[in-house]
Amino acid sequence: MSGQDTMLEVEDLVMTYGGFRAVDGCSFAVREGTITGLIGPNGAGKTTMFNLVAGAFPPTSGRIRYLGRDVTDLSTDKRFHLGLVRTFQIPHEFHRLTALENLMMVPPRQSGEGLLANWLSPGRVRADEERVRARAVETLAFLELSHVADERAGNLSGGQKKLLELGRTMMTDAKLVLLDEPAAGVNRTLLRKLEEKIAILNRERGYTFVLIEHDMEMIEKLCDPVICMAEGRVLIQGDFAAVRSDPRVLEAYLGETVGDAA
Ligand SMILES: Nc1ncnc2c1ncn2[C@@H]1O[C@H](COP(=O)(O)OP(=O)(O)OP(=O)(O)O)[C@@H](O)[C@H]1O
Repeated sequence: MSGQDTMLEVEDLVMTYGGFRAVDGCSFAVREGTITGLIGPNGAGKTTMFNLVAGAFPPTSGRIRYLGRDVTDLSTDKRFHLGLVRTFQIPHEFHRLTALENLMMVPPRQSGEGLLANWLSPGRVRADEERVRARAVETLAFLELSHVADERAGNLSGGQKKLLELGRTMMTDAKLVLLDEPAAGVNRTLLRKLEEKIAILNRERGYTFVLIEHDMEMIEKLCDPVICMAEGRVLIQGDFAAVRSDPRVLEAYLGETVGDAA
């Protein structure tokens, strides 16, 4: 992998709610092989941007290109099958399943899903299941979660749940992964582990990441470049040191501190 090819291009994206422009003409590109950080004060439009890129809803205007293809009008599902994946919290109804079962539920397009395939070729379905189980076991080992394989997901700690969410991504053939605040609610020890796993997935397994994060330590450690949004716009893109020291960024965060005393 060259690490230089453009993977995602967002062009003049706008998302309005009523008359309010939550995303107000954003353009940026994500290069293959990077971990790109998306930062900005509360209400900057980061989550809305993720929703647009993942396909949760269509933009008011603008285009999104992924791997050279215009995906603006594609469903979340179709983007998912192209390897553009957004991590989600483990759904509530999955809390009763074990960590291993949670991973085994993920893979799309198993031949076991089709009744016809089941009837025509039960042997293939069994082979598929075995493959999925092996991949889930390997994923838990990679995440150092093997010891909680049979624990219900609902009983895992906040950090273990985040690792499991990352694991759910690893069960797919993801290429570009959108991580929404991976550090939120994770204790320091597991945070280091989470950072380490994200870095390994990036370096050794070819995943490209975009991550929204308020934890600047995590951004500094993992992300280059960093994109800072404020009031629906991209303020600046650059390495962490350049972004952190940019007066516009300081002003945007200061406005947040003064404005949202909470
Ligand atoms: N469904 C919606 N309807 C109306 N306004 C919305 C909707 N979703 C988001 N907004 C508004 O759009 C703006 C951007 O919200 P968004 O959640 O994208 O920001 P954010 O940068 O992710 O913030 P945070 O860091 O606090 O999560 C906010 O002012 C928010 O109130």
